[in-house]
Amino acid sequence: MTDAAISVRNLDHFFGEGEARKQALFDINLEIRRGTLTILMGPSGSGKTTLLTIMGCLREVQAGRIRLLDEELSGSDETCRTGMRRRLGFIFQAHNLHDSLTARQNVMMGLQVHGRGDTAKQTQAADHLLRLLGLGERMDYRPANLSGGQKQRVAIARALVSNPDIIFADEPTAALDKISGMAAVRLFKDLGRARGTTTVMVTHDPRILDLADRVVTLEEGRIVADRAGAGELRERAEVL
Ligand SMILES: Nc1ncnc2c1ncn2[C@@H]1O[C@H](COP(=O)(O)OP(=O)(O)OP(=O)(O)O)[C@@H](O)[C@H]1O
Repeated sequence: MTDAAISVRNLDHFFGEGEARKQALFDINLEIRRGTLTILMGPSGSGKTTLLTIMGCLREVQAGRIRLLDEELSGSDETCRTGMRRRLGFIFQAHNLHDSLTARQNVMMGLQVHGRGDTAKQTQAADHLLRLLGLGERMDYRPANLSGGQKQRVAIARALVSNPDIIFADEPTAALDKISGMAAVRLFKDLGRARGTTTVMVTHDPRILDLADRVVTLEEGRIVADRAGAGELRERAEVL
């Protein structure tokens, strides 16, 4: 097992055909260590979501190579579809909760799709995470009766409940106020430490930079900056 959860080599990506063909990513090289929290930043249209979805097996690798958890993805859609996706968790801006299910049932879905545990264990795991995310009083509410921020936190709990090896999150705190946004990211970070979960997060939220181990900035499809975040710097200082 290597130390890298994600390794991206010479990745290019194109959208469209013929005259409309447009390059969205140019020669991306990136190595992300296990158990770390990496933030992707950059202006709108710089390629953050495209890169996140390719790394998350949601888009095909057209040119270049990606290794995820020591498995080669390039030219291997089958690897993505089967085993690999079960080891990944996703949180998107559009939280995609089931309207007919309560918050608790939505989170339990995150386990049921993997067929993990009996109902009692699933309920326990869902309740635990919902409480950690400040939704202890809302577990039996349906999405229609939750605020945007509360729905987003249910989606976060659903992604975390199956203990994924890697979490890909696209603006997971956009709908949250400062306190709950920071609490959610701290939870990602604590999980990373405790379980070795790797998190890659697209965000425009400057407050979160403080918690990141690493901040990668994209512009016009290229990595223009790649630096240690405040989290990593603090840890290094503690070791010294
Ligand atoms: N499905 C698509 N078809 C055609 N072009 C696309 C598609 N998705 C993205 N693009 C283009 O690829 C480029 C990168 O888009 P992407 O969504 O990855 O940027 P982003 O940095 O995530 O932006 P935002 O912060 O606005 O979400 C943009 O020029 C965008 O217009």
